[in-house]
Amino acid sequence: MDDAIERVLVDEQTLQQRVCELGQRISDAYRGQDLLLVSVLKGSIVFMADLIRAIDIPHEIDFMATSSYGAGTQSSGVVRILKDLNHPIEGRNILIVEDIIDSGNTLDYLVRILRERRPASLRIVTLLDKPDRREVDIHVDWIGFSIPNDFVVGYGLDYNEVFRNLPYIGILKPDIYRS
Ligand SMILES: O=P(O)(O)OC[C@H]1O[C@H](OP(=O)(O)OP(=O)(O)O)[C@H](O)[C@@H]1O
Ligand code: HPA
Ligand SMILES: [Mg+2]
Repeated sequence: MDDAIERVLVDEQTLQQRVCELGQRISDAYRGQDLLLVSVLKGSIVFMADLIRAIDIPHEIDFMATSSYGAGTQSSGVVRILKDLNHPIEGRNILIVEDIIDSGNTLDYLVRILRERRPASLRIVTLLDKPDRREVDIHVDWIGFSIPNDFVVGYGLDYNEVFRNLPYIGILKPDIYRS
């Protein structure tokens, strides 16, 4: 285990099993319909890569990049769009793919701007949910794991841009961000 990790919260095998289940539920929900998955960069890349291979219906993918955390462990509350979608989404079924919902600020902002583009439907799947930290109410359609209020890294999630490569979700040692 990496020295900066206090303990593993979700191990590799548990992640893979849950991602497969989510892929099946999503496939069943959209079977026979149009589907565009929108991955929110950068945190969701690993989840997205595994999720699309667990979905057994035809679909397209696109990416948006946002940033609200910078180098800290608290949401700045200001969400910046660093990259937008490549194509219009009017009339399409959109599934936003997130790695984590914490304060809810990122998704609140994204949902508001994507709704204005008049998709046929707009749903959300997140790998992790930290309900105790929510600052705004968000309706989430599929959640991989509900987790306690600890700063986590790995499987795409970073602290100060590092640790995205860890194959598990781990709780970061607080002295890493307090020092
Ligand atoms: O619910 P919130 O409090 O808004 O937090 C969730 C968002 O924060 C992280 O993104 P970040 O801004 O760190 O960008 P990154 O994905 O590039 O790491 C994470 O990937 C989510 O998109
Ligand atoms: N870890 C990494 N990135 C995050 C988190 C977290 O716990 N919450 C919001 N963005
Ligand atoms: Mg981040």
